[in-house]
Amino acid sequence: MQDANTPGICEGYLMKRRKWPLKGWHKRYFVLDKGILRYSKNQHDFSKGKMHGALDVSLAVMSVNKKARRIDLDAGDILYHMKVSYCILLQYDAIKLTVSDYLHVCLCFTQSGSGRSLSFHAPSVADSAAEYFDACDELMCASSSEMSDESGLSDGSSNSEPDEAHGYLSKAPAKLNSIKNTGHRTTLPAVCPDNSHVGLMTILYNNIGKDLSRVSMPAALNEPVCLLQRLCEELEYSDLLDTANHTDDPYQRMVYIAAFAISGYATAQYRNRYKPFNPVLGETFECIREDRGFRYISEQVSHHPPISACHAESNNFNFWQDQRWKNKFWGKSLEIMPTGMVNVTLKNYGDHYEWNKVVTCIHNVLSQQRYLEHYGEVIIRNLKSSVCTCKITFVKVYGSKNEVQGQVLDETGNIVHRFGGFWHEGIFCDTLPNPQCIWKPNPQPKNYMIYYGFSSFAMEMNELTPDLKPLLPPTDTRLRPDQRLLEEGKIEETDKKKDEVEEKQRERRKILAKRGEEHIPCFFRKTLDAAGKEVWLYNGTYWKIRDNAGFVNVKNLELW
Ligand SMILES: CC(C)CCC[C@@H](C)[C@H]1CC[C@H]2[C@@H]3CC=C4C[C@@H](O)CC[C@]4(C)[C@H]3CC[C@]12C
Repeated sequence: MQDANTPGICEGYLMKRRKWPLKGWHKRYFVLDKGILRYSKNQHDFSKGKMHGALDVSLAVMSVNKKARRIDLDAGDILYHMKVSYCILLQYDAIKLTVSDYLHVCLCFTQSGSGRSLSFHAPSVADSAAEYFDACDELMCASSSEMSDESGLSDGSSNSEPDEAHGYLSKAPAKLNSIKNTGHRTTLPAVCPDNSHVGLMTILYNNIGKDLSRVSMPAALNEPVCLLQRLCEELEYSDLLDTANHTDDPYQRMVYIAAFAISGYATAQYRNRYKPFNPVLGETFECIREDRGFRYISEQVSHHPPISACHAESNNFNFWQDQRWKNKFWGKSLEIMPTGMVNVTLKNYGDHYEWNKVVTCIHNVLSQQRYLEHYGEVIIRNLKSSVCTCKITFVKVYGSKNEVQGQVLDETGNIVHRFGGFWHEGIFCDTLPNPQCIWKPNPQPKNYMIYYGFSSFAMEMNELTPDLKPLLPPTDTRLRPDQRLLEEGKIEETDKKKDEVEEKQRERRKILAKRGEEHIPCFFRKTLDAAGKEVWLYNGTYWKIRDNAGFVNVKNLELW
């Protein structure tokens, strides 16, 4: 959508947020030509044709943060974060420009070092109303604070792009690929609804400034699992923890813990068309898996902000985390920044591993071209021993999709093990005594596309068998009526029921507020960890009650 009056080529230096490592900024040479923005390390590289990604600015949503002198361009697939060294943003505040014109102005100013007269043409506001949607200013302050990434200004001389992906996953052993009979259901009662017609754009734009989790959306956008169950899905490859608990070498053990940390992201590959139910405050979900040797309990412990706490135990390990996150909506993409830590202890060695989660980005969130990407660094520490740590990088480099690289480091920082692969395909470690594929996702079940993209494990999540029903507390997700209706394919009834469940929650809140009381979770308690961070720990009561008198004898919340 080039305007005839727009100046042709414009170029200059801007600061660009580093892709690798993810923090800090470096100076890059940008060229805007016929509406396409490209960049190189410097002018010399550009003249030699050494260019990095191309972004079509007519397709991008721009957001400007004047105070931080930041321009963020979101073209759905590509997200550029830039900084300008002059306060030109302020100067051009009053004039409505297209994204393309705006960038022209910025580039020309940086190039000349001072205000150079430009013959730009201000288009009609209506032309570009959508492009002007200033997503960031409002959404960022509402739901998140800016990451502190001001440090580490790079001079642009370091070549830090990582190696190419390796094609070694074909060596994966075949046994990792077989589907086991678990005695659980293998499909859902009804296929998923087509939700491509739902006007997400309107919903999101009408709710600017609100946390996505607070926005009530039509049921056709939901999948019949809730976030407590999604958290349990992270245990799909719990056998890696079992293996770790039988691996004497602490460095190798760490490799298995790392593979487990990565494996939790695999399901995201097929799960971008629907969103999980948001559990109501006090909702619980248990999952007893004799075949996998663990039992899991989770509870929604806070509503604003939403926090889901969970705990799993087996003969080999304990696993717990409280999940919370911040959202950043950039106009086309939504970034999810989880803030809680994941914890695993191993019974045989007394290890206590702790690690962070990476950023998940939903690209093109408003369209059917939606897909998920994870990026950032995971650091795994063993709080009980400093023998080794592990660093996993979810690579964010143009042209290398879903790549992960990791290293196990000894106390002095030497690399003991290296591994890598793709979070949707598998991980290979070539430094083990016999180099091998250490994890590969299970094959997707037949017809998974018409069943919300669920894995077999996800299909089993909301199953309610007659023998299980009387043993569950009434707060268990499996008994949540709207989610059950959706699972059965009754979309309209789901919508109605969902409103009722949400309304009931609001009423409970009002009553508590009136009494000046605070909701107290049943099975988790809030404490501070060693670093002074607020964490939610299992209080031990759930299984005690369930194994003894059962939940019929206790006073339970009435959630629906
Ligand atoms: C509006 C709808 C249709 C768009 C689809 C949104 C979906 C893809 C979003 C909504 C909530 C998101 C989840 C929220 C939190 C986490 C925890 C994080 O550690 C991994 C990603 C994960 C699990 C997200 C995956 C993507 C997700 C499921």
